[in-house]
Amino acid sequence: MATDSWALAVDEQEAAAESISTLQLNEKEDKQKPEENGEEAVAGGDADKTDDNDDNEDRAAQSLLNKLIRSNLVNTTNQVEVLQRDPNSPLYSVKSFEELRLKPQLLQGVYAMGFNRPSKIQETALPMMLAEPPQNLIAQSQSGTGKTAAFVLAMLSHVDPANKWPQCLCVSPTYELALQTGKVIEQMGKFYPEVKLMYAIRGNKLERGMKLQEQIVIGTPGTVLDWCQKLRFIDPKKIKVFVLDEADVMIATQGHQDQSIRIQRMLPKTCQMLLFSATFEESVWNFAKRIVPDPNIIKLKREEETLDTIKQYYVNCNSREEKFQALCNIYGAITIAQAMIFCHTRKTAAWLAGELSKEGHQVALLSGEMVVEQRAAVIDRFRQGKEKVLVTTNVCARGIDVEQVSVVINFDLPVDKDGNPDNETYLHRIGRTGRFGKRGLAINMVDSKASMNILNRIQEHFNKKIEKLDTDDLDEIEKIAN
Ligand SMILES: Nc1ncnc2c1ncn2[C@@H]1O[C@H](COP(=O)(O)OP(=O)(O)OP(=O)(O)O)[C@@H](O)[C@H]1O
Repeated sequence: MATDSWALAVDEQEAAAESISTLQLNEKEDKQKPEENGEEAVAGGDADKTDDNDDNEDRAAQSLLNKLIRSNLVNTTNQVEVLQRDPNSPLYSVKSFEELRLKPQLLQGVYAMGFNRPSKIQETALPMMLAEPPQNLIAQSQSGTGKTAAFVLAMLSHVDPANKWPQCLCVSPTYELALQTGKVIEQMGKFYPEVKLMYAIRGNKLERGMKLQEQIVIGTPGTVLDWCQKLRFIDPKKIKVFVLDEADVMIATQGHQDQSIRIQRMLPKTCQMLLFSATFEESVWNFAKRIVPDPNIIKLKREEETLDTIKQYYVNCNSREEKFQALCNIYGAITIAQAMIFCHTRKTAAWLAGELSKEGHQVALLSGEMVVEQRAAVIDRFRQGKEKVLVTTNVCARGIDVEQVSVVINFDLPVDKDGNPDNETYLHRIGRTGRFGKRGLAINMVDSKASMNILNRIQEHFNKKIEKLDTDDLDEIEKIAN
């Protein structure tokens, strides 16, 4: 591909990204500075730093990215563990949506979304959430296992459309995440038009003195608190269901924890409290216990990744140019349907993407400067096969489901801040979840004594041999494809 067609490809990518971002964010709100309500910015940073630096600010962005690119439930064979149960809680789980005796309009909404049966977490969580009297719930399961759909169904089931005031309140950590959840409410409530939804997010300015008539309000903690307390658009005493979504992301942002607790304190004792989180570190636990009295607590173990079905190789080089040459030799010898290539810095990623496209490859570059919707658009195009190579840094790609990518290349080996091998990232980049995993190929580029040392330590850690590959020997390369 000549230089101008590379530029063209980038333009195309950006145009696609723009159209997605207008699609996602075409609500009436004007985008003000994210800090105004204490909400987190989703992307940014300067081009030269390693992506690992913006680790913290990226949590909300990753979560959003996950939602934007996911089209399916995450498969799991693990069972839901019930860690604590309210003695009044229903003891059964359901295998079908019919058993839940949902309103027909909601059942229709669920089926229209293509859900045939409840997901693992929904089997246990839904009977608890829909029970009478209402049950409180703390639920943890990895992203993509059906938590959002579950609490949306619970909110829609509990509202009384004849009452023209807010009855369900849902708080999300960021503006963008609130919009995403709002979309699920709109989709699932499609056949239940009497139920209305309002977004309590920055920029959504209402007239002073007005009272909301919408039955469901979704928003960020700062705005929701203002609307309940200062502006009194919502009467918190009339709230029947309170949902706190993405608790782990929520507490990572300063101020959100306090604001959420202040909202919760204004709600009646009878209000049902529901809290969801993808992870459950100590801080999330402590927060959850403050927000949710007498909870049922359920947990779904993550599907572990393994290297068992992966063939691992390394290539010995002396410079990044040699690594690039080795890569070209591999591409010359075997047919690679789709590959993901990881670099340590954005700069290397950009350089490599440029070089590969000069060689005629259709390359997508995922870069830290892109806003999250742009990243989602790039990944989406890659998934559709419009590009065959995705070059990225680790932070950008974290959370991306790479199951379909048969070849992963570590152009730079993953290391932590102190330069030690980052085994967890290595596993996450190339590993596959046990039963669902297809066979894969991983190629590691080594360019110094130090990186050879890292490779050896990774090998020892997993106790799995990483074979040497001579990329000057075409016959040898061909063998690895079989
Ligand atoms: N019972 C179901 N059957 C089929 N698909 C489902 C079901 N429940 C949810 N989904 C779909 O699975 C995907 C993940 O669901 P959902 O967003 O509810 O998960 P989540 O655990 O909330 O993840 P995240 O925290 O990333 O939002 C979505 O595309 C959703 O539409």
